[in-house]
Amino acid sequence: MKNIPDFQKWKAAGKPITMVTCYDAATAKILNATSVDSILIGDSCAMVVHGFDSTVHATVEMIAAHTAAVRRGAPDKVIVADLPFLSNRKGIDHAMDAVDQLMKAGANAVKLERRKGNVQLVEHIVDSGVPVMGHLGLTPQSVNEFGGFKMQGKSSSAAKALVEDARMLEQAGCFSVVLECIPGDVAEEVTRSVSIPTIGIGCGPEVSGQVLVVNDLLGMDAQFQPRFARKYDNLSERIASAVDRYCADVQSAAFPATGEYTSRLAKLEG
Ligand SMILES: Nc1nc(=O)c2c([nH]1)NC[C@@H]1CN(c3ccc(C(=O)N[C@@H](CCC(=O)O)C(=O)O)cc3)CN21
Ligand SMILES: CC(C)C(=O)C(=O)O
Ligand SMILES: [Mg+2]
Repeated sequence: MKNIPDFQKWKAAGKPITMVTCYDAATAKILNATSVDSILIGDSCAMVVHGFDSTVHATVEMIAAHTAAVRRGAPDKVIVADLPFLSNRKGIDHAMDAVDQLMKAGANAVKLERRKGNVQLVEHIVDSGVPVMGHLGLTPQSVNEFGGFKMQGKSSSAAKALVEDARMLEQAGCFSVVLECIPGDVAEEVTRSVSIPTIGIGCGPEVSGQVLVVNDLLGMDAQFQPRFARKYDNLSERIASAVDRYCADVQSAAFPATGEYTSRLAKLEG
């Protein structure tokens, strides 16, 4: 079984680290049999699974329930769970309670967004034996401050701040950091500035690994697709087609057929 210290080994070996999000046991069961290194129970589940328009609506209970489901489906994968909006901003006791719930649900590590004011908390979580992943750049929990899901780190001062933030997170004990939607050259500079692996989303190839929302890579949403996500399938179309074929078969009485049900008579004769 892969584990958190493997992240450093993969980086040292020059092996790009692969991570996808997952929210449910059925998908987790499929992922458990793939080569993916790690699974993230992202607070994106508030949007992707629960239909909210931002991740502000995620709660600790929500992430913990999805983490428990994913752990039941994927017993062999390294699981990271997102600390949701404000759960790490209401004092250390409240934050540690959230960490406790996510770890007891089956996570191997927690991820938290931004650095400002978080360094001591990161140190405390790490000193408590819980690995922490940082998250810099487009941190979706700050969508109201950003005014939308907009690329970050474009100015040279913002790029400099990202390098400093990444160094601070490394110093505080983070085992890895997610870089989301920042320019590729900035992601490269951040990656060169720290010894912990960087996991990129929407910031190019010069990072230590990649993460994508599993629904995006499967093409589960016909309407919404972030520009940076590659569709490896078109599941929204394939699922709609399968359900329409099922409905047509029911209408034409082609389903159910012999063998798809049991009659009492057949049982007695058999
Ligand atoms: N399905 C899904 N995939 C994700 O990657 C994702 C979520 N949901 N929810 C939480 C956050 C939000 N994310 C997003 C959402 C939209 C854009 C987006 O459309 N960005 C535009 C505008 C860029 C700009 O204005 O600078 C883009 O073209 O990338 C980016 C990241 C990433 N995360
Ligand atoms: C996109 C990844 C990094 C994330 O934080 C999430 O899915 O919530
Ligand atoms: Mg998240």
